[in-house]
Amino acid sequence: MIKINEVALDFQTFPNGETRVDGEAILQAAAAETRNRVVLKYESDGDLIKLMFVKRFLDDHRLTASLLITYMPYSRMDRVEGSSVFTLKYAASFINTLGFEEVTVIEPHSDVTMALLDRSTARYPSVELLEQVIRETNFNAEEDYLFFPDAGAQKRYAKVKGFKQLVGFKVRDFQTGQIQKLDVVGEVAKPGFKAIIVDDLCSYGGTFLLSAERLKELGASEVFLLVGHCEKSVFQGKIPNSGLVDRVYTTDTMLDESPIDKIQMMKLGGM
Ligand SMILES: O=P(O)(O)OC[C@H]1O[C@@H](O)[C@H](O)[C@@H]1O
Repeated sequence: MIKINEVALDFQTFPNGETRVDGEAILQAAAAETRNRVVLKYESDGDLIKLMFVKRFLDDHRLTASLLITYMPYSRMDRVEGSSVFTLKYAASFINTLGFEEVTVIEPHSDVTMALLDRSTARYPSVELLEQVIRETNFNAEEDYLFFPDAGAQKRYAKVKGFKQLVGFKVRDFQTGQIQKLDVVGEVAKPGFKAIIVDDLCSYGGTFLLSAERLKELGASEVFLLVGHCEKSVFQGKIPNSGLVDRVYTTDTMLDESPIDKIQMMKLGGM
């Protein structure tokens, strides 16, 4: 989905699959503001082509724009791994060619995204929302733990201070996506603690179910999940009906709504 100044653009598709772009709708949405804010809420690769059409059209009308990327597509393909191509590099280079005045990325998977995107800054809802989640779960920083499922997550949230922490050591087969093992590194003082798993993205939720299982084996009484992004596939996974994860806190960077109470979708401002 592409938005300009909060207005979601509607695109039609020609019978052969090409996109019909409505220039008047773009100019109408753009006219309301002096500084245009384009939002890319990635749903499929077609959104990248639509983004290009919109930006080039704005350029032709001498209208400038900033870009907010709610989830950076290909951000997990941030290196060459076996035969899997470093596609983030190409996706970022495509966005750079569009020449937005500034680019804001929500919860990038790694620093590689920010290194590749020109004029970019990141925003981390997992960190912004942590205080609220702590209040809602009656989390006690003296006794309870934050859990980062892997070294990438621990690095991403290194600036979160003042909490007892546990870290997972996860081995995943990059080709199949299967998690081969997840061990918890660190000791707990006593059982009966709460744990908040903090990470960037939940897909089918395998990482978090396994994390919750390990944490409950270590004596966790309740396990909560706070993730910046949640793919729609979470509703097809086991999290909704599993007792291992007690509640999920996430945002609308990928979801439009949550049909189940257990997955609490919080709306991010400025989108
Ligand atoms: O286990 P699922 O939900 O499929 O995938 C989510 C995990 O995979 C990683 O890329 C994310 O950072 C997160 O740790």
